[in-house]
Amino acid sequence: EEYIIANVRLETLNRWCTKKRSQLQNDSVAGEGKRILEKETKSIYNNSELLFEKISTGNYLHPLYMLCSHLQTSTMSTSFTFYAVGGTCDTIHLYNPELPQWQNDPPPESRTSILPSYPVEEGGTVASHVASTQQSVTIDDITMDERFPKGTSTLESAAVSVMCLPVALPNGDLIGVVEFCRAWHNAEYTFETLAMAQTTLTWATMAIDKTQVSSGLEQQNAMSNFLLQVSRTYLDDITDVDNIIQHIMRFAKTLVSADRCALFLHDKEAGELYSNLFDNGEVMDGKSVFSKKTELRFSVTKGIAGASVRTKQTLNIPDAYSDPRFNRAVDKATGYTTKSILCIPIMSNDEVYGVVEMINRKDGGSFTMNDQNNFQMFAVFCALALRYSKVHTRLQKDQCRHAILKEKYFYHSQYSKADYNELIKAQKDDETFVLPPNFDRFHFSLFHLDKKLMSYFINMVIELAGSGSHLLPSANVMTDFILTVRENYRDIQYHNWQHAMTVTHAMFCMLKQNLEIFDEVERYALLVACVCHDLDHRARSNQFLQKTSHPLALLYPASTMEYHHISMAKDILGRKESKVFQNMTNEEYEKAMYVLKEAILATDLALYFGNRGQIEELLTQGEFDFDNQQHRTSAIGLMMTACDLSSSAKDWSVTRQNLLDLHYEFWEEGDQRKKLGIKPLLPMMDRALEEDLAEGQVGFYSNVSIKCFESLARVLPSCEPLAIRGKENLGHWRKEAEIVKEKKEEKRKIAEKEKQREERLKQEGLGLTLRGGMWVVEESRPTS
Ligand SMILES: Nc1nc2c(ncn2[C@@H]2O[C@@H]3COP(=O)(O)O[C@H]3[C@H]2O)c(=O)[nH]1
Repeated sequence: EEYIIANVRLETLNRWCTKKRSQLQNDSVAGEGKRILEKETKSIYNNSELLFEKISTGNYLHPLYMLCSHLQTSTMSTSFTFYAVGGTCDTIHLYNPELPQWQNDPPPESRTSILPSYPVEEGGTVASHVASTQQSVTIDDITMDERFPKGTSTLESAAVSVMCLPVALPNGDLIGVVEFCRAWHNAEYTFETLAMAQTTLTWATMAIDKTQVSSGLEQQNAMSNFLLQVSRTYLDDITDVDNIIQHIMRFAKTLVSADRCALFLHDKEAGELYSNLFDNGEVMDGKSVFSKKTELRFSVTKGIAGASVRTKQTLNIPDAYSDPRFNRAVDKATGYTTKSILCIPIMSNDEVYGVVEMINRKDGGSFTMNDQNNFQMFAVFCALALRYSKVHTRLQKDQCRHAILKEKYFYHSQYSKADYNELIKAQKDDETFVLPPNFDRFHFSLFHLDKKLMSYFINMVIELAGSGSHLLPSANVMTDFILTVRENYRDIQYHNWQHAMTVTHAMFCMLKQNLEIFDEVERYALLVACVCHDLDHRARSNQFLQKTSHPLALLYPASTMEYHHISMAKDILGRKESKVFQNMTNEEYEKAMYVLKEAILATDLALYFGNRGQIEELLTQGEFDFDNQQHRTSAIGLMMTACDLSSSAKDWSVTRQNLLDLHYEFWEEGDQRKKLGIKPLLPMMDRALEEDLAEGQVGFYSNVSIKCFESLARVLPSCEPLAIRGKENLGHWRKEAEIVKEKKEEKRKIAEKEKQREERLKQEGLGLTLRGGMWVVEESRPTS
């Protein structure tokens, strides 16, 4: 005492006394606090069920708020403020579920003052500083503390001592900040008080975390089941996309505890967003009902939705009214007040279809990271559904367009009534209807028979199917069919109606002599296949169509024209007026269509080489068997190629004329290839090489036609005449080629002579003469 009185200054002693008194007071505050805490704990226990239920639905802010309210009492604070962390963690905002404004939607203007948000930063307000550093602070006198020039930023003007703590989950994620204040006449916060508050909050956040993990698992489970159900029920039948999206949105809404939701679609051309599904809060049978408010349209430059479309980013907005991007017009139009927004762009292939917005988390807080992650998964499903719907709508429209075009097409390719009557009459008039003599010989020429060929077709069918066959349709149907087929051949030089009938005739000859091998259905189907095999040919090769990316080639990348012929044939056979297979049983029909398809496809010469190779191998090994379906189909393929090439086995004049017609088409394609720069320009397509035509034919006959005929004769010996006649014509081509060669040689010699003569004249012009095989100076002329 003596020492103190002698050595310590009065001011120091006064300071010590103040400190001592303050400590004593604090101790009693802490003791009182403990007693209150016990009471408060009981009250927490009583509310625990409700609190855990809230936590498990993701709403942990409310229980935390209540806990802080208890802590306010136990820490002898005059007030407290709770801040929730914004979804993107760069803002904190006031959270107070007890304010009357929180229960009833306040007018938008007043909301900013109720729910201000602050950027998370150091050196700003105390709370934003704590959010930024995640360290708690105690401040003896906030009015004097230079570290926090913006103070507490709450409405508590009497605050002097402040204790501010971060509220974080065990993984370190900050979820809130709490600020306790004591008025000027109270003592400062001690370390013990801070420790008690901190420990309580730590235990609380641990409990929240654990509860959330287990409820998260349940949620995941529910979500997986839901997604499975959506995929099963809806994606299988994608006709009602609105229903799928509504279903998805309803689930997502519950998942993130949103009060409302909306889907805005992106009108790329107009640069606008329009509401597709809008949630007015209407509920029917316990389910949210969404309406289509397409009149709600705004520019993509506006609103959180617009920002999300432009940036292709998810936006989690804790307080819409304090975000300058927020478009207040929608609230004005609907009378609803938006607080928090979770907005996700719906994208596929980097294209933004629109955005889904979840509006107002039901607890009044902002959407959490967990909500965001869950919601994002739904965005993928929405995108899938929208994409499917787009494709589906386009497909449906295209199908309608196709049906209309087909109808239009058949209307315009309608044959004349006179032709129809004439053909019907011909069928009754036996004389003109009868097949001419030698008709069943391969070399029979169909040149210049045109309309008569239709009668012949019907006659061939009757003859091969048998006149009383149950397969045959009425005369009307048969007449309509063959007239429609003829109308669907273009007026081109080679691949025309005449060619189709030449091929059909060759098939008739083959079948007539092999009635025991092919049954009624096959015979009928093969004649139909032949007459349809080049329907709507455009005088261009498959290669040309493929190289010019013709739509047909995009539709059928391989065997382009053949698939088109098949499709045309199916269209004609599908019309009720020309259903010539209508009397078949299902089994017979299936078989006829199979034969038809395989037969037409086999006329692609590119497939012939492989097919012939296979048959030759089977024949050589003695394994070829007509009872084997695969061998049978191959044989039919070979028959089709032989029929297609059968004009090489006609009388020479007919064969030659046919070939000129074919080359007329080849040269036209060659001209176009030259114009478009399509390579290679095949020699047979080059008009300039017309002279080499016969030589080309020698090659084609030797390597293709005759080999085909010979192989076929091994399978069906009655087809031998094709090979014989083909060889005869090969002889003619050889002769022509020989003549051309001789002419060429003659021409070459003449040209050589001409060249020499020109040379001579040139030298003579210089005053030189050829003497004894040497050029010498002509004596009579001056040498200069
Ligand atoms: N060079 C040549 N090609 C032929 C001859 N006969 C048919 N072709 C080709 O063989 C193809 C068979 O299928 P296409 O009728 O579509 O087109 C035919 C022609 O390209 C012929 O005598 N000479």
